[in-house]
Amino acid sequence: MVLEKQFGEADARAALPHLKFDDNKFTRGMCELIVGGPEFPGAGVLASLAANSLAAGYVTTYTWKDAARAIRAKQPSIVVRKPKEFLTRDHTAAPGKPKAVVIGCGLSPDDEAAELVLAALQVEVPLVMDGGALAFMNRADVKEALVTRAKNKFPTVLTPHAGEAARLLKAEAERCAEQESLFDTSDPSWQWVHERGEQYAAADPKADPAQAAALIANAYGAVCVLKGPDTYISVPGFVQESDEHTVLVVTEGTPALAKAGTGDVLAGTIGSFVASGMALEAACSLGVFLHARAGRLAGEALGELCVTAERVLHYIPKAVCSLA
Ligand SMILES: NC(=O)C1=CN([C@@H]2O[C@H](COP(=O)(O)OP(=O)(O)OC[C@H]3O[C@@H](n4cnc5c(N)ncnc54)[C@H](OP(=O)(O)O)[C@@H]3O)[C@@H](O)[C@H]2O)[C@@H](O)CC1
Ligand SMILES: Nc1ncnc2c1ncn2[C@@H]1O[C@H](COP(=O)(O)OP(=O)(O)O)[C@@H](O)[C@H]1O
Repeated sequence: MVLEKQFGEADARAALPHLKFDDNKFTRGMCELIVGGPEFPGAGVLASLAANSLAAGYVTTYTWKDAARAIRAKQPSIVVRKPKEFLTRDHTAAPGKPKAVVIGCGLSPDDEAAELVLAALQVEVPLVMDGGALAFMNRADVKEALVTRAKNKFPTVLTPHAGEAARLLKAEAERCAEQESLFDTSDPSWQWVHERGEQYAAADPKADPAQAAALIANAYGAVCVLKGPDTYISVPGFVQESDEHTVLVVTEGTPALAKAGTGDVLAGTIGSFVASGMALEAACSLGVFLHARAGRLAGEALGELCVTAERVLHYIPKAVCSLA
């Protein structure tokens, strides 16, 4: 049974990290982003600026020409490198110097992105997968890498909207159907895999988002942030109806957020908190809450029809101050 628990203002206030007197940019955490492909540079700019506006002390973006130029012009404090450099650099986190990688905002499903996604999955720091990175989830090598990360306790976050969530569930239902064919129908394993496959095939992210988030989290061994009018955050652990599993829900959102690019701002926001070393569920919930509050504040100030992703970004500091 999936239970829903509200993550509201008091929870966000309690989760908000505070700086230490002797913090430096490295102890605050490094957020590395692989975002902003040639087709969608804007998504990379939005995610990078959001990551640099919050907890992380050091933001490095691996990106292509157009996004690189825009990021350098808008926030020169962000270090910008070429995508290929991600493949050769060391991404290990030293003790007391937390790190996270965000991948996918504005990536197209091509071979170059696939190589970067597979490389990011090998990195032994928390990984946030959004947008274009979620398009690779039906690949066997990507699923295998996710399972290995989960086994080795390297945390992963997936941030699908309802359309992406439906594709993640379908991919898992198809995997179950493949596995099922390896067993005789009289084998108890067949029954177990068959029932799981049916559960994934029947799940509907719009009709029952809490259950969909719980199933995705379990299938991919990752925290699932299922975005929508309300946003649901589930850690892995829910396998069958007899399990009691709690999913957090943030209801602070506003339809003013239904605008291209706001999801990219959210990915950077979450990435910044994850990079600061916060526990994953708290980092995701706090990020979702502040992003929603920023959308709400922007709507109040500017009229909800006029909210853009850029304006959500602009209101993030005010959202943080609203918790003080
Ligand atoms: N300025 C930039 O650079 C921007 C760049 N961006 C970046 O571009 C990349 C591609 O993203 P995108 O926006 O082109 O399409 P994407 O979200 O993959 O949708 C594909 C299909 O999914 C569905 N679907 C979508 N939303 C849904 C929902 N809520 N609920 C249910 N279904 C939903 C819908 O399918 P349908 O329902 O029509 O079958 C839709 O056609 C990605 O990397 C992103 O980061 C964007 O962030 C925008 C700003
Ligand atoms: N009707 C709505 N009410 C509240 N929040 C919404 C609504 N529609 C979208 N959002 C929020 O806006 C963001 C959209 O993200 P996403 O669909 O990934 O857009 P994009 O890929 O264009 O950045 C998510 O955080 C989602 O929760």
